[in-house]
Amino acid sequence: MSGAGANTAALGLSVRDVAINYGRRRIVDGLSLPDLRPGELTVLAGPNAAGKSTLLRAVAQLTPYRGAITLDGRDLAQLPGRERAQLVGFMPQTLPAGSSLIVLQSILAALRATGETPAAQADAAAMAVLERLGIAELALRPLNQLSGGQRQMVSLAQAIVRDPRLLLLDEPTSALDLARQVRLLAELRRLAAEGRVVVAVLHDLALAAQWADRIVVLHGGSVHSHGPPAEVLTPAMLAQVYRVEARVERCSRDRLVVLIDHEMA
Ligand SMILES: Nc1ncnc2c1ncn2[C@@H]1O[C@H](COP(=O)(O)OP(=O)(O)OP(=O)(O)O)[C@@H](O)[C@H]1O
Repeated sequence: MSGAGANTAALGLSVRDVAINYGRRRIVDGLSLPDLRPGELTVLAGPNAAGKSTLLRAVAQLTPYRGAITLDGRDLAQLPGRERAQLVGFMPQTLPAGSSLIVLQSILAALRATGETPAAQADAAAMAVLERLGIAELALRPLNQLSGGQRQMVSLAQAIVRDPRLLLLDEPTSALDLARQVRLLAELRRLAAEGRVVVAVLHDLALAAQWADRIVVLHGGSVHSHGPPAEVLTPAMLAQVYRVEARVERCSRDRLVVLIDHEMA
């Protein structure tokens, strides 16, 4: 399908019938996601080892898979590397220990994955993204001297500097303090509102309840449930998927809170 003739029904990310193996072990089996539209922040939730990172890595074309993963109707597996690097931003779960590169150089290196940009323009783009994330003061610091949370913010800068259409983030708040968690999630909402498809793996269901347009719960390599937070976060889901007895209650400002009473026997 040509860009000009693209059916608006195909806009966004489509994941259909995806299977992923590590060796002979099937990790994800015949998984299809609801279509994920530009403008929405989707949270991928689920217990440890459910396959969240594996699925995200497959969407980013970092892990082989069977099935169809398309963005705006285009098969991501068939796109030339540079075009894919332009379209897809990926923030990994594990933060590299840090090289001796300074932060600005690392952002410029991420920018170069899509081709050469004139130096002044590249510097301006890299600084603009650091300023957008409120970390411009880190520009000249070596990566290996940053705290875990600072590195996580720099990792987000690397993922968004190419202005991707699809942004994939694996536990992007895991090293952040409370204020920066909120800053990052508000930023993800803004990035989505600008017309991107944004998918983030989160373990913190309170954050997911507050910020996600939609939650997709993975369990045992397939989708257990999906929908707006209030529909997905139920005591029944928490019992089936996480094996905990829990209450989901509304507190002030109509916020959902998940109260875990205990692990099920
Ligand atoms: N490189 C690998 N080789 C073999 N098995 C792997 C590899 N990476 C992950 N796995 C296995 O695949 C399964 C899914 O792992 P994955 O990292 O996708 O889970 P997850 O839902 O992201 O978990 P967590 O919440 O703990 O990060 C696990 O059983 C894991 O042990």
